[in-house]
Amino acid sequence: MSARVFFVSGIDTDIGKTYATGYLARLWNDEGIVTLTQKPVQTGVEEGLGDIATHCALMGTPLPSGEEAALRLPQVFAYPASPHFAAQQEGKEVDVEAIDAATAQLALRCERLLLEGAGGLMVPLTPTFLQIDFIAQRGYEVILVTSGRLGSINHTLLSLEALRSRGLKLHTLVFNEVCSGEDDEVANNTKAYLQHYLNTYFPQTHFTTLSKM
Ligand SMILES: Nc1ncnc2c1ncn2[C@@H]1O[C@H](COP(=O)(O)OP(=O)(O)OP(=O)(O)O)[C@@H](O)[C@H]1O
Ligand SMILES: C[C@H](N)[C@H](N)CCCCCC(=O)O
Ligand SMILES: [Mg+2]
Repeated sequence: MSARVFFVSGIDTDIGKTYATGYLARLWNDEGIVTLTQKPVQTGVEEGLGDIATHCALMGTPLPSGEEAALRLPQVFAYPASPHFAAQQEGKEVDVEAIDAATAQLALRCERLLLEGAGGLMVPLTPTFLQIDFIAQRGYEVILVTSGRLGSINHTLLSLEALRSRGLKLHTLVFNEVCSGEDDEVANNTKAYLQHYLNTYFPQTHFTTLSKM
């Protein structure tokens, strides 16, 4: 039996995808649903486990080593940039087949698998292949991370339009309170607006608030 795969994306880089991934993995494991995480493409890391290390810290699970580490972090590039450019800096291109092979192996070891993307939905994995198309070709359910910082309404609705245009299912919208800027009035209104928008246009989608961890 192969796991149900979810792709965690966000309205931007640094929006809280890693924390949302670790939170959900911990929650589902505590509910008895065997859950693992993968960071298909990690950029800006020269050694170590990058976001996977943070997932494990939040999940309360040991750091993977050897084969499991390679499966959970199949593509790593040192330059802190979009995957297409970080790979180019090393004279390489992101190996999508290697990602799929690693995901398939991990999916045999759990009931749910959370893939944390790089940056936002429209990030190029290669010069001619966007992350959102990677998701769409595989039919992964999407978990989108947003926040209450000024600008998030626009970025969130643009991301929702992109998902809709590719027929992708939005499983959960995660509202990250930590990346919500200095103005609480704006953050509270943004949260209320997004909840109303979701109820109106994406009634099947869950809405989860992520607090400071
Ligand atoms: N819920 C949270 N609790 C505590 N700290 C948080 C939380 N959300 C975000 N942060 C802080 O904000 C930083 C950025 O969050 P995070 O690393 O999850 O972003 P990201 O979207 O995964 O970025 P990337 O695109 O590089 O993967 C973290 O290093 C952490 O310091
Ligand atoms: C380096 C950073 N932390 C992420 N891993 C990659 C973010 C790519 C963003 C590309 C872009 O939208 O311009
Ligand atoms: Mg991250």
